[in-house]
Amino acid sequence: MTVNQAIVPNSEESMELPREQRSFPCRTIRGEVLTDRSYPSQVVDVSFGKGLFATRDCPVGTILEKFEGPVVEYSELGYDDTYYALNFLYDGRWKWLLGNTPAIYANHGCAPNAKVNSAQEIEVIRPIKAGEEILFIYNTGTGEDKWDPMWTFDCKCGAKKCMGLVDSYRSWEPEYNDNLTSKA
Ligand SMILES: C[S@@+](CC[C@H](N)C(=O)[O-])C[C@H]1O[C@@H](n2cnc3c(N)ncnc32)[C@H](O)[C@@H]1O
Repeated sequence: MTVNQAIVPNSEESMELPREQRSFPCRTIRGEVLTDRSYPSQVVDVSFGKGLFATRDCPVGTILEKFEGPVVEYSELGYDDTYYALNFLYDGRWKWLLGNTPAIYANHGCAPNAKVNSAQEIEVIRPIKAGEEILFIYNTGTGEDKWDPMWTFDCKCGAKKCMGLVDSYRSWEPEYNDNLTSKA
């Protein structure tokens, strides 16, 4: 998962390999996700796995969850890790956070109601009602950012102008702000 941020892997070549050919040890920590949280959100099953949902009405600026866990280099990621890892700038260098909190279950939406801020928190960007799914956009970035093919998926967010296949970084479009999803 990526968040408005570029990827600077240690080994660009490794990104071209199909996932089954990657030799990195898998360090995924799924299954050990912390549940003792005080954030106004909860994990709920959706049609494509799990998602994160608001437990109360939340005004703009509310912190809904936070990515926490070991911070590693790209070269230390197993293929399974990449699915859930968050890349972010850490002391001026690109690092990967192997989340062990419910934040990892937040799905992508083409009409996001949240973003990941510089503290790796999921923050509300438009008012959210209790029971609404929390969605942030995975793939805003510049043409210089490198998209890992392992992140590609067919979006099922239900937005009026859903981008469909999420397979590359795209620049932020103003329509994302008023492109409300059918989920509520
Ligand atoms: C970090 S996981 C999010 C949690 C995931 N739903 C789960 O159950 O583990 C990211 C993956 O979730 C799926 N996903 C996230 N947003 C999606 C969307 N809008 N439509 C379809 N699949 C989505 C994709 O497979 C994506 O690679």
